[in-house]
Amino acid sequence: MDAVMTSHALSFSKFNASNVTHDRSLHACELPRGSSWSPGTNGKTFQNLKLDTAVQNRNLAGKTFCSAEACIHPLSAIESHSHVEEDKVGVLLLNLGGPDTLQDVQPFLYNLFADPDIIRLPRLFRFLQRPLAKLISTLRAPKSKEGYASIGGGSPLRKITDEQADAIKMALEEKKVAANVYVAMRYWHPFTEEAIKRDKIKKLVVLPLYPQYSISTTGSSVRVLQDLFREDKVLSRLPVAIIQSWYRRGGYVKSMADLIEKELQSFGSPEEVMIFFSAHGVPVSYVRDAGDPYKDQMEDCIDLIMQELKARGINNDHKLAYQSRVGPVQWLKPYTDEVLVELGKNGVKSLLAVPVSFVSEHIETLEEIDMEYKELALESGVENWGRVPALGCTSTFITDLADAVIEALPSAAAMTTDTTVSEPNSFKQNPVGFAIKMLLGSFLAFVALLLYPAFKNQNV
Ligand SMILES: C=CC1=C(C)c2cc3[nH]c(cc4nc(cc5[nH]c(cc1n2)c(C)c5CCC(=O)O)C(CCC(=O)O)=C4C)c(C)c3C=C
Ligand SMILES: [Fe+2]
Repeated sequence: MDAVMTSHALSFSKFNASNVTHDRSLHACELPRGSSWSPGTNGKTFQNLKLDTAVQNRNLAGKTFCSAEACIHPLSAIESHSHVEEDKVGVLLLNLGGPDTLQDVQPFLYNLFADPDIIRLPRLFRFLQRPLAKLISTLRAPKSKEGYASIGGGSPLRKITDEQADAIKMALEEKKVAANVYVAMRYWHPFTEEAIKRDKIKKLVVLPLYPQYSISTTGSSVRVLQDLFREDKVLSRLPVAIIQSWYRRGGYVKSMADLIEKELQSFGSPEEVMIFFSAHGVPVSYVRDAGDPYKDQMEDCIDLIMQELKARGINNDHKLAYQSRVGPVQWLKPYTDEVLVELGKNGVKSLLAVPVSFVSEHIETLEEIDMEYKELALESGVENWGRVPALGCTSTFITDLADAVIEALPSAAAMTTDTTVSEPNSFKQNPVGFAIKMLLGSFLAFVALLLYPAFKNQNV
């Protein structure tokens, strides 16, 4: 069962988002490449949205606004080029985004670290968010650039996500569901704001391309959508369903098991291979203090995949570890690099790495796992190394995502403005403790970052 969230659980007012699948490449050009996600750029895009909204508000007053290309209807206020489109559903894919070129790396990092869901400062210290983002992105850019240079000079995420969008659209069509599928990236083009276009759709399903929920991924992207739609009466008319996590779906679990089963066959003695799940980490404080379900969901996910493999007679040992930590705070343990060394020393000879928190190839599979971790494992005594590819456009997986969209449609509903659910175990439950921890943590992180040049060579 997927965790489908409709209006009451998030602080949205109603939703109404859209753009057109075949327009996706056009949207990318709306902001100058290499421009940073500065307040100015942000403001400009948002301004455009507001202008459009003004037009929509006129429609609400009973007028129909027609341009050379499209008519905006009073109720939906979304462009339509034909009546066929009126019955379409919209599917909004949320993803992280990645730099297209090496020049994009620092501004991309700036956008990432300027996200209050990535660096969580107490309200009092929010004014530090942007300077801190500037500092960290500048310090980290050279190391990140090296990584992106080694995988061809940029992130493959955009291309792969566009392909997944096309594949989901086709899979839906095969199931007789006409859909427009849109892509909204959190930290690079096409930004969420760029994905907001006018189009006539009757419902919207929001599908984050993260199997497990984290405050730092799905949570952050959904918050941006929330901000965009909250104050817009017209955009808030469309029923929306948000699929929060979908790692429990049979189709996903089976697709992962298929990949693992296939890859095991490339080893001389498949039954002796350690299946090594490597998930992107998050700081421990997300789970401990902010109630992020990410760790629990990840462990549950691994259990489900291993159960599926067992049902197929595959009884290999397995291990879960967390990769890609950044900065001086403690992240979810065990750490991938430390476990690899330990496994090598303990005599594990064959290892199959399985990236499990993300469904596209990206820098952390292509560079971190395929290069850094492979080298580390081999140095530590592992002799046979393999890696399961990311799911990408694997047909069973895409078909299952299409099913997830269809199953979510009936639960699409109007949004309310209840904001209470997003941060369990947080400020509201223990305001003093929370404030002290956040204050101290952020202060220490900030001081540590400024004082320790060693971070430059480590994980910053
Ligand atoms: C489930 C997936 C992800 C979680 C959780 C996540 C949390 C998280 N990430 C950072 C910092 C960085 N992430 C970076 C790249 C990156 N992160 C994810 C996924 C998750 N991140 C992906 C898919 C990518 C790759 C994008 C691509 O271009 O291919 C980067 C930039 C790369 C680098 O410099 O290493 C940083 C930095 C934090 C701090 C965080 C949780 C708080
Ligand atoms: Fe990340």
